[in-house]
Amino acid sequence: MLSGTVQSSKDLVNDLEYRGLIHQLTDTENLRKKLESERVTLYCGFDPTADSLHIGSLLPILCLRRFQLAGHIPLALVGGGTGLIGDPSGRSSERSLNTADTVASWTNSLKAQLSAFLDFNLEGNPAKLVSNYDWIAPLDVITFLRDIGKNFTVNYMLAKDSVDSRLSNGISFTEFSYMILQAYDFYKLNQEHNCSLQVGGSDQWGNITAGLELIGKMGGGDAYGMTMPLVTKSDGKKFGKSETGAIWLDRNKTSVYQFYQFWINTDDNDVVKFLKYFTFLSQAEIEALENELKQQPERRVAQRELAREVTKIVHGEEAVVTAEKITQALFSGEFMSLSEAELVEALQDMPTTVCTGEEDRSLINLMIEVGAAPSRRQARQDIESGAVSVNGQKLTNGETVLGPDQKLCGKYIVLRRGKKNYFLARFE
Ligand SMILES: N[C@@H](Cc1ccc(O)cc1)C(=O)O
Repeated sequence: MLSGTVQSSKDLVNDLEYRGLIHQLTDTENLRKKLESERVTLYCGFDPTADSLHIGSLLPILCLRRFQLAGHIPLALVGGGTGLIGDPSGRSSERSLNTADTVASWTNSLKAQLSAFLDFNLEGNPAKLVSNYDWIAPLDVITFLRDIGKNFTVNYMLAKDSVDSRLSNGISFTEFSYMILQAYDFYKLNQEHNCSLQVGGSDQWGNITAGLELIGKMGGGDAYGMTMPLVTKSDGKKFGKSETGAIWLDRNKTSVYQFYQFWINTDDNDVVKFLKYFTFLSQAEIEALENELKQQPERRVAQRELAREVTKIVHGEEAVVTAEKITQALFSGEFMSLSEAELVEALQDMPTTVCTGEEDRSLINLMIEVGAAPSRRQARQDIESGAVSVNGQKLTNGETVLGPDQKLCGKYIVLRRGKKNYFLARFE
């Protein structure tokens, strides 16, 4: 289940450095020594702020797996407790609270998702999955304020970026207290699982170091923190969004085909960086792709490899086959080879017209009905010049009658005008 090459711990930090995955690290030399000489338990937390993770979480998830492949023990934490409070880190305004039921249900969804990325049966270093609801919910206010809160000065808390950047607009006491809960998580995992490293996105530095502070004050074992860089794109746009919104890890929210397309559309200037960040390909393999990109950028071999690898990691081998099949069908206009599920996936972004009524339509009439031509005259002209195809087959006679035989899976007709203008007719 777990793909990627097993690495010795000696190479782990070098590999993370090569990939540019280390943004900040509390004590590189000592952590390096520790990772080389013993099995380390590390953790990363994910708050349930939606019913699915999106690709923004992929970097830390894959990081946990990189450590597991090198022999260490990854602990994935879902913030069933902290998700009820709301992390102010990296946000310019207060979050709205979700109901306890919603957070509980999202916690379960995230647990299921995370469990697909790690190996829980690996001999020697099996992964673990926890929710901080289990120890945060039972905390009483006196213990919280006396035993935990006493270790932080308000001055220290105010100096954190996550709080400081919010002082002008205001921050609730609820979000202000968040760092203490995350700090307590780290302490708790340090005590109970001998966890000595927390990793996270660059916006988590303040929360991670608050944990180190608490562990130090409460007499825990030695501990380290590491953050990963913010993923940026050369065009300056935000990473992880397409025109249709966030790229989710749940295939019911972002289809396998859309997921694959997101990666294949990576800019030449970003693709090598993304190969390093989001795949387990070796340095030699990445260098070969970089070379290929320099020689023949138009072939987009590096992008295809990136799309394949990330789709495989997130959705499995068979998803790569599906995504490539759909890509090919859309490229050639041939939809006959697709199953109904694949067809629905391929067509989902096309402008769709629901056609009612049993009667068959002439090609011209259908073009008008779906908005593929502004007038019958224009429709006829496009058809006669060979610019129109139906389900991938060019038709040059506008009077051709489209009946049941033309309907894919009994209900769809795909019209194409020119190279790229698709129109979908769905018969109901
Ligand atoms: N605060 C983290 C999630 C997290 C929660 C609890 C932790 O102990 C660690 C991390 C985030 O918002 O991304």
